[in-house]
Amino acid sequence: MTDASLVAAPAVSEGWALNVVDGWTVPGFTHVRDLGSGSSGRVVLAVDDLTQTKVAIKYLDRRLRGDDAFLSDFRTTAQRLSQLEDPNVVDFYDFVETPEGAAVVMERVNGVSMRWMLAAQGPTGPLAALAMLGGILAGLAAGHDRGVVHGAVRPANVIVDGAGNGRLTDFGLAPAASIAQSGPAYAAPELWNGAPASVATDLYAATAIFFECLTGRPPFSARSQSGLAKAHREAAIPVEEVPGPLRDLIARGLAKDPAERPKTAADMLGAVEEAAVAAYGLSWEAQGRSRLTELAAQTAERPEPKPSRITTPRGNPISQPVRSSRSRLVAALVAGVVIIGGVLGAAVVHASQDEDAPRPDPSPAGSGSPAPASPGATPGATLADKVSKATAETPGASFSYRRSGCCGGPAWAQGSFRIVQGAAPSYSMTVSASTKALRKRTRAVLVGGSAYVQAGKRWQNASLAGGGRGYAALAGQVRAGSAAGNVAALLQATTSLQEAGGIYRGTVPVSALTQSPELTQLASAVKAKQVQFALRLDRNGLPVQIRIKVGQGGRSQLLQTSYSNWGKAGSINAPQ
Ligand SMILES: Nc1ncnc2c1ncn2[C@@H]1O[C@H](COP(=O)(O)OP(=O)(O)OP(=O)(O)O)[C@@H](O)[C@H]1O
Repeated sequence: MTDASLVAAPAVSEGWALNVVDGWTVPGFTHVRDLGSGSSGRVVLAVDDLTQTKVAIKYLDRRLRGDDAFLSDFRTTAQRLSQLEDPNVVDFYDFVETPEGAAVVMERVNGVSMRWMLAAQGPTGPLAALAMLGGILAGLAAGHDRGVVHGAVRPANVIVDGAGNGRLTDFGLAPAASIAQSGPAYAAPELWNGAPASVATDLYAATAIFFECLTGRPPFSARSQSGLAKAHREAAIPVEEVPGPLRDLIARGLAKDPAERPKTAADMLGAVEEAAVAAYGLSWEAQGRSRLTELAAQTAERPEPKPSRITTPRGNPISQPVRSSRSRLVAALVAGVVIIGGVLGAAVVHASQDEDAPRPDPSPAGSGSPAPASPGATPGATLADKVSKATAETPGASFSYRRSGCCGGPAWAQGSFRIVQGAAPSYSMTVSASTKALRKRTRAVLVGGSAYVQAGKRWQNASLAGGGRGYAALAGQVRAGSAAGNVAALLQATTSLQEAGGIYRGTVPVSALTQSPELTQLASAVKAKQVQFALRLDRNGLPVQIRIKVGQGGRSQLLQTSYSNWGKAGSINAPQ
């Protein structure tokens, strides 16, 4: 995510018009303003009440919510996306499903969509087009590696941030039945023949966007959907419209036969790099990104085009998710009502942004309900027991971890761990941090008090006594921050616990955190007196996701861990 503020907030009255989304909002977040809507739902800028982090929440429309096949696929996709960490993919935080609604909570990217940029600026020039394609391919490669096909690669789903980085959003959000229709200008021939989305259709769509960046319009056009389908299937690829050195990339990416396209996004990225260096020299990417940065800044000053029309490349409408006059009237009425709500909401945001303001004690009268507790026990005791029992009976899990905030900067890790009764869990992970010395992703294995860190083809052994140094210390911190034992410890010690929409939120005084020395240590480093957490458990009591906030304001750290594949972790031994 970039710090560069590209897009200014609109007037408050506009912003609050979305405070009601089909009557349901994701619990634990305060809406700030509407970001827009598209074919899969509407997107709202919101603030996480616990961490004060800005997020984008996409409320899925009724069509998707009512599509059982889509929902079942997307649950698996969501699990995989929550483990995916890549600079070219918008971070996926959570998929929230309740009987009232479904929503995706994701990183809020301050930027402009490629659709907006192309509408406002026209062709980007070859260097920016190459940088854009490189970013899309890198993001696709990360998703494909995790077994997730995007399925809706189109300019509206690429957000360019203030650093000129193209970020893919809406991975896996296209229902299988309408993939070709929802992005017709970018849909590969086989999609029109009813084939499912695949790596090859994603690469075709990425190439079609590349073509549009170079020429100002997608490769094929027609007056009707069937005409467009025919063009994708049969029309000659208009390679002569792009600069000579880039023609081969276009020809291969838009090949009618998927078998003739590059096999993987990584292969295609290699071909892009080769063509770009040969044509424009080694600095092509830096130059391309700097041009994208300029274009994004200029675009942000122009009005965003209306999202509702899906058109053929030369501007002929072929399908349009029409808003009826009745729905417009309802929207106007809703807007009228929520502007009043907005004043109250604004007060909530204001209070929650005041870091020193005491946080209201969650009470049963609030929107959530208190978690069950036995008399005399802490509010989370019953759940803590359930989590302890579930994790003790399960050998381990895969995990993805991110630390952000003050004091040491961001760090990332993913891998698997095995629970060892009565001892620290053993971990195998890929780990990196934002500091110069630890930026490179490295493999680390933790067994007992030792860390093994891969250096080239060899493993180096380091003791964790006293915290260790370098990657070994970082891996030790990851183990401490992501330990499943922390989940039960936090629940056990919580003084207030509320559940809403399947998410438990609690506050724990640091003095009560005796079972979690790592968190106590972290809290004392940032001089925190309490720790806050938000937790999602599966129905067996196994953690799915936890966010732990230690400290307040500028001196706070946020530890986020997602867990999956409980019970599948193999043994983790010290490398030879
Ligand atoms: N994570 C995000 N951060 C910031 N803005 C976002 C984010 N996700 C979406 N948006 C913005 O919200 C608006 C609506 O997005 P949405 O994805 O619903 O529609 P779309 O991408 O225009 O169309 P479609 O859903 O048909 O692809 C767009 O302006 C988009 O750029």
